[in-house]
Amino acid sequence: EHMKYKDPKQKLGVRIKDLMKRMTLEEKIGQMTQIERKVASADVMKKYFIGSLLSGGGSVPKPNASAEDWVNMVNEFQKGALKTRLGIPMIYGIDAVHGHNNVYKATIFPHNVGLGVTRDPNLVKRIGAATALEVRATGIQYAFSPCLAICRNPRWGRCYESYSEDVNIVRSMTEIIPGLQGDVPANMSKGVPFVDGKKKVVACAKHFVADGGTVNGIDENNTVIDSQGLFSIHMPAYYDSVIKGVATVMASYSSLNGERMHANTHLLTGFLKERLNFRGFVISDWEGINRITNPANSNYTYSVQASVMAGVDMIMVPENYTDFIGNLTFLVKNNFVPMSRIDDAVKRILRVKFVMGLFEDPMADLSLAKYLGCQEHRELAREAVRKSLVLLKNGKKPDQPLLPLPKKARRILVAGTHAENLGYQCGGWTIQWQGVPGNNLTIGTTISKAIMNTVDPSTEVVYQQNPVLVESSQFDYAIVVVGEPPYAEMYGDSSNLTILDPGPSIIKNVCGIVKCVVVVISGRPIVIEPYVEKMDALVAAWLPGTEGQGVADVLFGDYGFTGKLARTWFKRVDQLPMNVGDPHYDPLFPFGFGLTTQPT
Ligand SMILES: OC[C@@H]1[C@@H](O)[C@H](O)[C@@H](O)c2nc(CNc3ccccc3)cn21
Repeated sequence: EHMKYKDPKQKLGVRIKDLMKRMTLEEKIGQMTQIERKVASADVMKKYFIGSLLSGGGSVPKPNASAEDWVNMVNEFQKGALKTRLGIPMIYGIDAVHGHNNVYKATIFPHNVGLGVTRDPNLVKRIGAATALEVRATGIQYAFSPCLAICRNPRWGRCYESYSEDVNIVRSMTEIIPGLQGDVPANMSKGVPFVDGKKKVVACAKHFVADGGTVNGIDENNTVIDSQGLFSIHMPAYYDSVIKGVATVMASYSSLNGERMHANTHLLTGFLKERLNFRGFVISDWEGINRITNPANSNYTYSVQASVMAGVDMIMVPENYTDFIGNLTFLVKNNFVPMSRIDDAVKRILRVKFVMGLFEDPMADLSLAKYLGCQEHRELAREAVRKSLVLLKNGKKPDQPLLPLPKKARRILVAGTHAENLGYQCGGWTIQWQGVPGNNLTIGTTISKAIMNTVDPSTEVVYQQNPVLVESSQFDYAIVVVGEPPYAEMYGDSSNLTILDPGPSIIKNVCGIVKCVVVVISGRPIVIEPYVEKMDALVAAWLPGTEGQGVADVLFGDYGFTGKLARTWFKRVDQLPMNVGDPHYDPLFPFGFGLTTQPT
């Protein structure tokens, strides 16, 4: 008999209603279940009616997997899902948060901390579109991006995932959503998810809400804030995201005034779904429901009930899916969770899957593989690197600027722990969850290679990571690249924010003797004040990603410095938190600061 839900000519509401009335409780709960690829198989997809899969950070089909390896893996799982009675396709999610960063050879863009500096929403939209192409090249249809955190304390290990401490910069960067998903057609009603087919992906505004405002920047901790602060600082970017048709929102691990966001009915349902009219689905974070209780995992049945009742629609379990399914089934059968809540969650999930065309095109192919790491995307990333750099000092005297550096010199020194380290310049969430130090993780251009590519062929470039005895007569100038090692989430929480050793001594050994520019590779402002007077010049480069050429483009004057700080650069850590607009504001370099140079 004609199954209306399979007919793309039918209206969205008709397809959802027709499918819903056919579904059993088991099939409905399966749609609400997202599992990690490591515990999945075609059989598991079929047997448990699983609606979604994910790759956690670093979870790949095989080391240095090709686009074809990814497409084949995703398609195998999809075949399992399509073998179910109703043949509802699964959706596969991954953290593509600065390009398709888990994937070997993908273009790695600057992390958000650098993109906020560009103050260029159109650039960020283009990055979204490029990222969508590279994600679809691997058969994946869903990116857990953008992070809309307003990081208010650089002690937070995820501060580099935040575009800025300033809500207006973060609001402007929600332009990445139409980049990832496509532009919402003018006649679409506000709040309805919109994804424009096979070259676009489902996006995910995260982590709802106030993830960047926790006490002392402690990851997954408690944000203490009044309503005025919440709705003027941490919420506005979600308003913009819903207007721009974002298809999913991820709940935050953190608590708001002592209440876990994963159990916050007032904000997940009352505000996001009812007040803002968000019609996509809310997804939990990884074991986010387990952490509702203190200690975590101490009452999983309660975790399931509290999160689903609060308005979480899809649960990123992601491993013990039989526990999740069993508990939610028990809760529904015993009326602790009404079927109306299950139906609302499943309708939202189906709405996204219908709107994006997943029922019509559930299988991936290799037609987009050519976009993975393509030269055009690398040039876009290089442009983003250039615009993300901030010139904080240029010359010990105003009339003696050091930058732009002359390409033609007798002999120059390139030094520092971060000059020849692709993994350091990419940062966390790159190939592995915590990032990968060294130069074997993926394809890209280190800063030292970029320098060598740029200088005049007659210029001798000496690379010494940690030069011990430097003579001033040996070099015309030095470029010293130092900063932070890669980190992600709580592994990046820091109370001292120091430069990785032996960075400080490299600065002292080199800059005391040779004219030097120091380039800082970091996910946030770090302690630099004690060393500034020794330097002739200072550049904040954040986490530029694979296209290090962008750093050399500006150091040597092919392009001018244009970046302005999107974060306050403190003098001392004990001043924190200290953000633009605070009554006691005594920064080393204030929000909005940045020197400029002209292209030569
Ligand atoms: O990778 C999936 C999500 C990601 O989208 C979220 O932004 C992030 O909060 C996130 N964290 C994990 C894993 N977190 C974790 C923390 C401690 C131990 C084990 C896992 C997974 N994810």
